[in-house]
Amino acid sequence: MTEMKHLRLERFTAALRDGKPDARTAAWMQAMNLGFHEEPMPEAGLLAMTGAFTIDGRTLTGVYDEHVPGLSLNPQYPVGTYGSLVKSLNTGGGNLLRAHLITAVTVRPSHRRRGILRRMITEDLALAKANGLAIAALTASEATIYGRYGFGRATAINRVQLSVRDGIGLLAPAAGSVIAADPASLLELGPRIFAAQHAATAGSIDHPYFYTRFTTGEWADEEQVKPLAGLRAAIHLGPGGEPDGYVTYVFAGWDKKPAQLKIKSLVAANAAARHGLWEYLGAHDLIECVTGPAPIDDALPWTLTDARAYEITASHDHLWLRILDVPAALASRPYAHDGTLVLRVRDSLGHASGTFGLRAASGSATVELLAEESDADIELDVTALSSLFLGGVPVRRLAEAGRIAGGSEVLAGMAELFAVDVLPYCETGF
Ligand SMILES: CC(=O)SCCNC(=O)CCNC(=O)[C@H](O)C(C)(C)COP(=O)(O)OP(=O)(O)OC[C@H]1O[C@@H](n2cnc3c(N)ncnc32)[C@H](O)[C@@H]1OP(=O)(O)O
Repeated sequence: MTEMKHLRLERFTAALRDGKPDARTAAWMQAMNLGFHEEPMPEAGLLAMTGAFTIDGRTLTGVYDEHVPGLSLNPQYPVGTYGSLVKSLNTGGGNLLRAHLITAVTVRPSHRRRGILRRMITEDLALAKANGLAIAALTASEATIYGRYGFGRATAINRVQLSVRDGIGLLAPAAGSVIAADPASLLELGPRIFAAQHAATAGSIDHPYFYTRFTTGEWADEEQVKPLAGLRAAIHLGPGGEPDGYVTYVFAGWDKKPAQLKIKSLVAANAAARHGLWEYLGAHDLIECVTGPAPIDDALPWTLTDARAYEITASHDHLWLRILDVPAALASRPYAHDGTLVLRVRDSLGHASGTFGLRAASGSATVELLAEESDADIELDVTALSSLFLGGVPVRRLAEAGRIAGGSEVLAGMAELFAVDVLPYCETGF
């Protein structure tokens, strides 16, 4: 517990008392929902969410103001909320790194811009580093908040609309078949298929528990722990009949023009399963388009007979990363080329500061902290290194943006070292 001016910070885990969420847990959840402009949560929802938080091993941080006037909203509600949990990040080549996920960050409007977020996040990042986590991750509500704490944009995501008036034509017909399914049948199957996608996708973050219920339609989303009416599902079967992909989706309603299906979740262990599921969605009569999330580096438009049927309607940053331990993080990803590099990293919070020698050979790297006065090939801030980490942005782009300093030959060598085949993609929101 930490004392701020009239403010008390508590860090705890969700707990039950007499079969119900205890008062502190329930108040924290209601405050978080308020912060995200959601409706108050009924008791059943609070209970379900407490279970999910316990399964995930979430740490909850609440900031409390005991001096709020009597008329104020329930004084037991924290004025600041913050959650964290540990899940794996695929750093490429199937390598998994434990990542410190940050979520549920809210500060009550009456208390904003007094340093409550700063206090919660700087303490939390220091604890994560002390607990041996090499990287922190979040998805941001606004792009202007987290750079100051060392986070850099690491993956982006598109929202696409596929015109399907005449179905979808594929240049390379997808192997396998698709069956309509009850979303409830995905309770155990869904996580198994997701595990295969997670293992195969650089940039993927393992699903927090709520996805299990989100996939079956029992929970509309993370904050709305109530059933989602009208959810449909389909499962892709590979050539041998094994399930290797699923999609959940809703019909947007007859009032919505053009008539459309909205993908809630599309998870596939391989490209054939993914394309087969899109093809299935496009085979619904009376439907004019299908909308959903898609990777930036998507193979789907390259297999469409009509590539213009695929329209990107929005594109934005998704996963933000923050390296806490440079040697451990950089050694966790694969390297397609051999080479050496000495990097000087600046970090206003100190966690990643230093001069580091990286030696990549035969696909992996060893990284060591060097003496401070060692000559460095390049200099950059931890935000830039965190953006480069998965290969989501080319070295050259960040150099052009004035975010990396180094000679052109060294930068070209660094670009080779950090290059990736396919841009990283994270479909998990948290
Ligand atoms: C991972 C997630 O959960 S993302 C969700 C984030 N939450 C939301 O968007 C909910 C609505 N917003 C909020 O609740 C609050 O505005 C928060 C949590 C974003 C910020 O909380 P505050 O306690 O006001 O932030 P705090 O006072 O600690 O500000 C710290 C710094 O961030 C800056 N900052 C805070 N919020 C913003 C913002 N939305 N945009 C730009 N800068 C911001 C402050 O100006 C300050 O800058 P400085 O240190 O350079 O002076």
